[in-house]
Amino acid sequence: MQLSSSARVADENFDYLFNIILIGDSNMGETCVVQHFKSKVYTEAQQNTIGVDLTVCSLEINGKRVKMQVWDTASQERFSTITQSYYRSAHAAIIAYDLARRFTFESVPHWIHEIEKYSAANLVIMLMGNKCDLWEKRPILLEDACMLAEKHGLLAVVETSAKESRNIDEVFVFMAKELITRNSLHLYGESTLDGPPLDSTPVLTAQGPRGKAHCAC
Ligand SMILES: Nc1nc2c(ncn2[C@@H]2O[C@H](COP(=O)(O)OP(=O)(O)OP(=O)(O)O)[C@@H](O)[C@H]2O)c(=O)[nH]1
Repeated sequence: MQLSSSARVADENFDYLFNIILIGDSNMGETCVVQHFKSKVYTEAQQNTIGVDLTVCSLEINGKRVKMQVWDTASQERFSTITQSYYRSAHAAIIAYDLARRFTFESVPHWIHEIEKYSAANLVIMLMGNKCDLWEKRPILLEDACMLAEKHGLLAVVETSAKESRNIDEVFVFMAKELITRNSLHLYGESTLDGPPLDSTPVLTAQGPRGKAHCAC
């Protein structure tokens, strides 16, 4: 897995475009995570997200240029109409919980339910347990999260810390790789029993001079 700054590419030319929604209770650190992914900085004090914030990041994975549009959604009920409207065009969702606060983990099934209600059927879901720097206080073990993920057929669980720069890039690169793989299976018409293809738009784009190259993936 490589994500050096030299591997970052311009936004304009890309082989894949993925919409990722970031959801979870308030104060999970979602904004810090996205900010760290984009700029490699951690800012302690963040304002509550109002509605939806968009962050665009570009990566290169196995020679393919991937543009990730990360939609950081507000958890407050008063924004639910706005945030739900973004679910439908998402290819993947990252559900965040704070592994030092049990009630945030207990909310995860609620967020899964929301996704099932409003998103495309084949949306890929990952669990992100943020604030793993608070490991001494943690009531939520990785095993608990893995059991929950398995029960609901989620892709994976990743524990992160925006504060200590742990696993942030990995979350997004891992998700991008999974989406590329599923999309490739879909293009070749292979069995999708191990993971449904993406059918929401747009998954593949043919922009830029190298746009055609990805058709062989
Ligand atoms: N210890 C620790 N604190 C963190 C971490 N990430 C974020 N925080 C803190 O958690 C608080 C909330 O962070 P935000 O990024 O605003 O959380 P959010 O989930 O975007 O909040 P909403 O906008 O309300 O949805 C802030 O005080 C951050 O400094 C982390 O990895 N470790």
